[in-house]
Amino acid sequence: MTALVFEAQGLSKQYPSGCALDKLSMRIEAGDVYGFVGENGAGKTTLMKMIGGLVHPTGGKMALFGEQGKTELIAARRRIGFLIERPSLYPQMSAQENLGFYSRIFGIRDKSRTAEVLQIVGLSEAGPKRTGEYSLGMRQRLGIAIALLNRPDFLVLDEPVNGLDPAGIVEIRRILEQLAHEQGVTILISSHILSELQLLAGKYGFIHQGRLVKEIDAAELLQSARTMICITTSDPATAADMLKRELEREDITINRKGQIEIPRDTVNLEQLMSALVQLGIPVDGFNLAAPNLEHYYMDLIGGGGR
Ligand SMILES: Nc1ncnc2c1ncn2[C@@H]1O[C@H](COP(=O)(O)OP(=O)(O)OP(=O)(O)O)[C@@H](O)[C@H]1O
Repeated sequence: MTALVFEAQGLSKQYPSGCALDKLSMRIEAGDVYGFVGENGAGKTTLMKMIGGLVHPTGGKMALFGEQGKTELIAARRRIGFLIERPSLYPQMSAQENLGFYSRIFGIRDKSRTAEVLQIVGLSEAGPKRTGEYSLGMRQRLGIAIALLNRPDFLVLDEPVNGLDPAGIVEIRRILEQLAHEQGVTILISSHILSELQLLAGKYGFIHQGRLVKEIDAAELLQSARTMICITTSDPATAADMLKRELEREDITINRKGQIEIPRDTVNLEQLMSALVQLGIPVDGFNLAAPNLEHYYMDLIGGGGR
């Protein structure tokens, strides 16, 4: 049986202004890279802060590494590394000095650990540089380095790639892949960049209004999400409206690339082709998009507009 790193049973957090977590139950097993998906305000950060002991539940139970008692939870948290929101850094201090500061807070005496974590996140050369001069991507990598100081078995990362450029996103992914695959670190990660999350995580939990509404793994995602037909045309908005009327269907949408999208499994290809010809819609390109996390999520929460 695989060991459980985290287990929540009916966890709730009620604020005077509303409910942030509503009887949420979930499990994370050792070795999982667990992607946490949900719209703004769904409750992801609240749960992560609860794991860190920064927010106290108003209901339910949780266990870390199988431990539930108050004292045991405090001890279990020493096995966890956190990057929740942005790392708190002293801008006038170098990365090495910031890490030295956190090492003292965490009670880490091993001085060589600073150089090790800088190396893991690819900041060895920039270690002596003041962090005020760091790019956002470098600050996030340093945030991960801080989270790694205590050699955690479990990493909790709240939107670590938020706001990063594509190169910065890839760098973080490589670091996390290495930690997960080579060192067996269990990871809970939230992100709104679902295409990126799909590349990293093997399991996904979908949270909506404080409840875990669905959990799937990567294989289930591929089986259950739809393959889409993508049509490139000069005026997709008008063309999509015409197609909707002609084919009498509402599930014709426009994706981020500005292509018209239609679910492959429910459309009659012959009918679609003749509609395109009849309506005089110029087709500049035609391709299939593999099932992806974004489609799955939009289907799950009943959203259109992808
Ligand atoms: N300290 C607080 N006091 C009152 N309400 C709060 C507090 N912290 C969070 N909330 C509320 O709890 C709900 C869940 O917030 P949370 O930050 O956990 O969501 P999230 O899924 O992390 O969202 P995002 O993707 O925007 O970070 C929101 O409605 C939020 O306004």
